[in-house]
Amino acid sequence: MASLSTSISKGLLHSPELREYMLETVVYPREPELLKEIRLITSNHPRCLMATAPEAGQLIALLLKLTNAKKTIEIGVFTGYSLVLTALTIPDDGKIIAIDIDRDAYEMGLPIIKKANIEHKINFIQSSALSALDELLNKNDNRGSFDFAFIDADKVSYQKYHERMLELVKVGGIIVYDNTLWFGTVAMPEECVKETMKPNRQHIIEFNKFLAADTRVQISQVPIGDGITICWRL
Ligand SMILES: C[S@@+](CC[C@H](N)C(=O)[O-])C[C@H]1O[C@@H](n2cnc3c(N)ncnc32)[C@H](O)[C@@H]1O
Ligand SMILES: O=c1cc(-c2ccc(O)cc2)oc2c(O)c(O)ccc12
Repeated sequence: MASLSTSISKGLLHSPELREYMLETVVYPREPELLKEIRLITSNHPRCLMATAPEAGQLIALLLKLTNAKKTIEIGVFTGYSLVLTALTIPDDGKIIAIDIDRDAYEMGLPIIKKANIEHKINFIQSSALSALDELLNKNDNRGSFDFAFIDADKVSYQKYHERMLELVKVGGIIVYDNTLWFGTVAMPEECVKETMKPNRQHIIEFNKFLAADTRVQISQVPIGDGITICWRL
């Protein structure tokens, strides 16, 4: 049997063929051309694996539509797959605050944002997420004002982001966390996990336990992409 630690790829389904089936049958036929272009541009980035999985993106778009989300926030933009997906999905007068420390990656996707005519919806903040969130919280108008949040940055800070999101997202709003199954390693014996994966595996294990006990949100963990956890703010 191949070592568990070497079988690292996007998608947690029990075979790559099953994921391919899902992508080819349901996801890619409905994926906007501009998102395909973002994927193409991102494939030239050495860390292209970080982009949100298209099948998780499709679920996020559905949640945005179901909740009529208008004011949204994203932590972890990279080249903009989830950002463009959100901007294409919310209404023309919707807004996204998009936070990332890395402006270069954001600028790789910027031509697509301009081409899609969605730049007016986006407020990109180049900053460490915690300080940007604390600044937002200093302004009372921001509290309880967001319909939707997507968190996809440093896994070590997820609990800190969660506390701030609970202040920023309205009751009835949605917070989605990416990578909550961390390539399936959360369920592997530690000795089978590649050393480089261990720190984030540990952060995610702790975060999952914390969320499971958090009565301020109703949750569901969905084994799509790298695992996403959907929280409904109670
Ligand atoms: C997994 S990628 C985001 C992928 C993106 N959602 C997409 O669809 O392509 C994580 C991003 O988080 C950013 N990041 C990591 N730590 C951060 C921090 N403390 N504050 C802000 N951004 C951070 C990285 O620069 C990186 O671009
Ligand atoms: O391989 C990764 C790494 C990250 C990551 C690591 C450290 C940070 O400070 C931020 C992000 O995130 C990933 C991710 O979100 C993903 O979907 C796949 C792979 C990775």
